[in-house]
Amino acid sequence: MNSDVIIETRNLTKVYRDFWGRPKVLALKALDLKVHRGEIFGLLGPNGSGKTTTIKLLLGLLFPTEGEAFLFGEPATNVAKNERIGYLPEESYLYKFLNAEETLHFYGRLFKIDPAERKKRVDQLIDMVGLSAAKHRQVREYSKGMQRRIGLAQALINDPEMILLDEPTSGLDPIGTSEIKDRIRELRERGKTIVLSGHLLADMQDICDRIAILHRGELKELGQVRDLLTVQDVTQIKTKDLPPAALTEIEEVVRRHGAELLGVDHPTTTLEELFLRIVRDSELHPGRRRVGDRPGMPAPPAGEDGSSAPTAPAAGRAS
Ligand SMILES: Nc1ncnc2c1ncn2[C@@H]1O[C@H](COP(=O)(O)OP(=O)(O)OP(=O)(O)O)[C@@H](O)[C@H]1O
Repeated sequence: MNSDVIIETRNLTKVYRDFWGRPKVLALKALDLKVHRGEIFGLLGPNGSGKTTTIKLLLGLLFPTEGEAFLFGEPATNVAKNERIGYLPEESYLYKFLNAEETLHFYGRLFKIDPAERKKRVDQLIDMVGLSAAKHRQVREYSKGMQRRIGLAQALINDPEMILLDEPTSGLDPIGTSEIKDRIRELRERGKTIVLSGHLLADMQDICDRIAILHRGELKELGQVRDLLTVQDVTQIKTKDLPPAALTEIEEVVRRHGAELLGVDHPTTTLEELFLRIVRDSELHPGRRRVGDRPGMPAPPAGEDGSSAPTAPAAGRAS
């Protein structure tokens, strides 16, 4: 097998059976998939489409009904290969009475990492997931977002080559989500292979290089995110400060060539970008921004904006 291929599944199929051994649910149907070294690969699909089943088959926690899966060229059923894998389950199973530091040392000991190296990794990981200030608090006191962060750190304690993350951003606010996405990109820069599962589409679109879409256990789409999202038969022309007369001429040219003009408008940012910009700006300059201020508008001089009137609409605010 090509050493660039980290995961390969062939005709991978899972049928869950009932107590009597009768087939109950066809959870995964003949999945053929390859994931390459250094890519961020997204497994997408609605609830019950087979994402977690696929991950469990890759980890060797379940046996396939038919077909096979290989990781690093070894059969998925060989659990020794799991030492090279980091896994963040959908629900993190954390010992509630340990603090962040103790949690990571516990998992580090399971991987038999020597004490000096373990201490170095624990300190680095706590810093990386932004839990330094809370590292001595028991995990039971953590918010959902903090639990997700310690779960990610735990998945990385063995410095894995491949990382499986089941819903890594669930329960995180947009700032936490954006930080976790940055961490995932950094892992890719370090040559790690990352498989994410989830249904938070905006996040998946943002970070995945390629995606697979599952529905009722069947692979329905597979490819580069950019290719899948490109609308091939629509052409966009972006300009800045275009005079109205030029626009009229462009419209004429488009019509002369027999093409249909679908629309002329201004681009919008995403809600995520807007949210992050507002929160970050508010942290840097408390009380400066007023509701309705538009991006790119100069900030009012200090003292005039008055945090006492936070909801005063700016002129021209869209209704
Ligand atoms: N242990 C089990 N026994 C029987 N059926 C199961 C079992 N685990 C999962 N299933 C069924 O298999 C199908 C796929 O489930 P799976 O958990 O893989 O989906 P998923 O895509 O991860 O869903 P979600 O987004 O809700 O986590 C579902 O119909 C589910 O009910």
